[in-house]
Amino acid sequence: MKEAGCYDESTNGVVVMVEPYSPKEQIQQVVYRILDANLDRAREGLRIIEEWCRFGLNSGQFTEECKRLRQEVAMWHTSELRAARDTPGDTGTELTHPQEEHRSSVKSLLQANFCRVQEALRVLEEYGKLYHPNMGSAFKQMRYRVYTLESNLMGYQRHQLLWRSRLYLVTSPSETLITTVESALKGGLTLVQYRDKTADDTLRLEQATKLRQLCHSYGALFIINDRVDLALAVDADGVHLGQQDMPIATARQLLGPQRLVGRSTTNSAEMQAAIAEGADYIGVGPVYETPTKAGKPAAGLAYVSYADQNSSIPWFAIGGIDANNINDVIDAGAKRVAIVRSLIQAEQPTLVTQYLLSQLNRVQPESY
Ligand SMILES: Cc1ncc(COP(=O)(O)OP(=O)(O)O)c(N)n1
Ligand SMILES: Cc1nc(C(=O)O)sc1CCOP(=O)(O)O
Ligand SMILES: [Mg+2]
Repeated sequence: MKEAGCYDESTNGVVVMVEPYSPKEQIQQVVYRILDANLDRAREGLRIIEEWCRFGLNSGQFTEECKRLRQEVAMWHTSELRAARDTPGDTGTELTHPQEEHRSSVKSLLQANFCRVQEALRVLEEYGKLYHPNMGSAFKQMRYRVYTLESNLMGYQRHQLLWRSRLYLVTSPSETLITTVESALKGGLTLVQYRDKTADDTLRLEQATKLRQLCHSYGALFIINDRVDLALAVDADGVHLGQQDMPIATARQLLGPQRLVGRSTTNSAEMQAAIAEGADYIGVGPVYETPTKAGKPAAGLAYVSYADQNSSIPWFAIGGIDANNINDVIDAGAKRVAIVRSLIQAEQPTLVTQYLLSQLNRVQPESY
C-alpha cells in the first residue's frame, strides 16, 4: 500500500509520514488532487488568454477581466490542496493530444484555451461541492463569466479586424479559387467573401470549408455571400446580404451578436436603412458598371463621396474597381474597396493585392 503523507505547516512544507490513509481520507486526497490540478489548469489557460488581450488586442478591459478571474481562481488554491499534489504519480502529465502540439492560428489557440478553462471550471464546480459549500456556485459563476468573455472577445476581434481591413476580396467561380485566395492572403489581404451564385450546395460547403480554414490560418476574416445557413455550417465570421436577401435582424437572430452582417447599398436611403438596422459594414456601389453584376446601373463616384461624408460604419466601394482606377475611387473618399475580377483573374494575386493595399494605405480610415 502506498505510504500516505500530509502537509504540515509547522514543518515548513516537509512531508511528514503518517499512518496510511483511511478509505475516507484516500477519497479526500483524490478530490484534493483533482481540485489542485484543475485550479492550475484554469489559471494557466486564463493567463494564455490574458496575454493575447494585453499584447495582441491592447485591451485593458479584457485583460482586467482575465486577471480578476485568475485571482478569484487563485483564492481557492489553498495550501492543503497544493499539498495533495503528486506529480510523479500523475499519469496525466505525460499525455498530450497531437492537436496541442500544433495551433493553426491565434484564433484556434484562444479557442483551445477557452475550452480548457471551461472544462477545468466545470470540474472545479462539481468536485468543489465536496470541498466547500460555496465552491460549486463560485465556479459556476466563473464559468458563465468565461463564456461571456469568450463571446465578447471573439466578437471584438472580428470587429477590430473588419475596421482594419482595407481590401475585400469577393470571390467568383474559378478553377484556381483556393490558390488565388491564398496568393492574395500572402499579399496582406484580411477579408474574403465566398460568392458563388450557381454552384450546388455540396460544392459550396466543400469550398467554403476550405476557404474558412485557409483564411483563419492567415488571420483573415471569412464571410459568406447571401446564405446564413452556409455561414453557420462552416463557422464563417459573418454573412453579406443584398437588398433582396433576408432582413439584417433575422440574420442577426440566427447568427448571434458576435458575427458580422454586411449589406449592399446603392443610394443614401439604403445606406441609412442598413445603418439603422444594425449592419456591421456596407458595400457602396456599383461605382462603375461591371460584368460581374451585369445590368446594375452605376451609382458612381458621387455615391462614394456621399458615403465618405455620411457613413458611421466601415464601407467598401465596389464595382468595376481595378489597379488603374483605384486612385480615382480613393480621391472620391474611399478608404476601403471590394474587388472581384481584378483579383480572381489576376496572374499574380499577391502583387496585385500588395499594390492595391499600398494605394489604400495612403489614406487613413477612422479607427475602431
Ligand atoms: C461587399 C459587397 N458589396 C456588395 C455585394 C453585392 O451583394 P448583392 O447585392 O446581394 O448581390 P450578390 O453579390 O448576391 O449578387 C457583395 N456581394 N459584397
Ligand atoms: C458583387 C457585386 N456587388 C456590387 C454592388 O454594387 O452591390 S458590384 C459587384 C461586382 C464587383 O465585381 P468586379 O470587382 O469584378 O467589378
Ligand atoms: Mg446577395
